[in-house]
Amino acid sequence: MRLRFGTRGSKLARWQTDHVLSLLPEGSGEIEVIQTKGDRVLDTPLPLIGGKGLFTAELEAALHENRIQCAVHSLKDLPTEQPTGLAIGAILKRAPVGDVLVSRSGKSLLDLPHHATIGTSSRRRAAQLLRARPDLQLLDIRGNVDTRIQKALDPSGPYDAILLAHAGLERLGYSATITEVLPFNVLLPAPGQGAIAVQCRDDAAIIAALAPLHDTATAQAVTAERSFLAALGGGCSLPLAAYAYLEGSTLTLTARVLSLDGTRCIEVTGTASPSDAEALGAQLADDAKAQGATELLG
Ligand SMILES: NCc1[nH]cc(CCC(=O)O)c1CC(=O)O
Repeated sequence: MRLRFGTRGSKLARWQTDHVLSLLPEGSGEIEVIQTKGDRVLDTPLPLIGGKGLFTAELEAALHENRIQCAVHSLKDLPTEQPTGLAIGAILKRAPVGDVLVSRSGKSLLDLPHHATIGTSSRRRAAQLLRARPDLQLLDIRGNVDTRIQKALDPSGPYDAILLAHAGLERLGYSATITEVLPFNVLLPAPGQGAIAVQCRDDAAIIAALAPLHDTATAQAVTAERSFLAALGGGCSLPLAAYAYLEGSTLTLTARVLSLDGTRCIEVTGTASPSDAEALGAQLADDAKAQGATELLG
């Protein structure tokens, strides 16, 4: 079966789509670049543009119309609910999952000067950073990975350091710019971070063609993370983090919900059989709600 794969036009999206095709038999797919609203509106802080699916709506329209059969996404940008007629056909084995600091002075998070300025538009990253270093000044930063790295290393720019996903930097060859890989006790990743997902038309033949791409352990981990997110309202603009991993036959999930200023942090953790990934996420969301998570996210 020959499949048409839709992708956003950013370098990272293109890399991820090329990677997906490289894992399939020669000649089984072709690529179509489709621009999304998230790519067009470049100057507004992401949380203010709002709306789920900022980076996915145009691709989903093309899937519904059968102009493409598959769309490659960063899983963390995909809403937790799939529209009728579409499915997540495959989830690839995860790359590095965490976040990294890129600082122009080369100083690590704890060595940055008092009141240093940090570029991030992610409430999850900002809240956890302030929890570790309440003195830091957070500034918005937009643009794709290349633009952000350029801004971060600009000696006359406003940022002493920025935060980015480890996976994106590694994929685009920017590993050498990483100052520090932040540990999960400081910065827990977004649900699904580091995982590439292939969304497709909900068609058994298409899903079967994508089977060689699928990594079960990654899928079980991200199912728990996204189940936690879904139970707390979904959306990628919440100050919420979740990370799960499989060790032997035990799935462990840790999740956090924070106040925007990082002064309050609810952390929950639990284990389950991987076949109960979804229930584990839901259970921990209940635990977090019992500690006031709904009010924090209010
Ligand atoms: N929100 C943008 C986005 N979506 C996925 C990645 C990185 C790759 C990944 O997490 O799989 C990034 C960039 C970033 O957060 O630094």
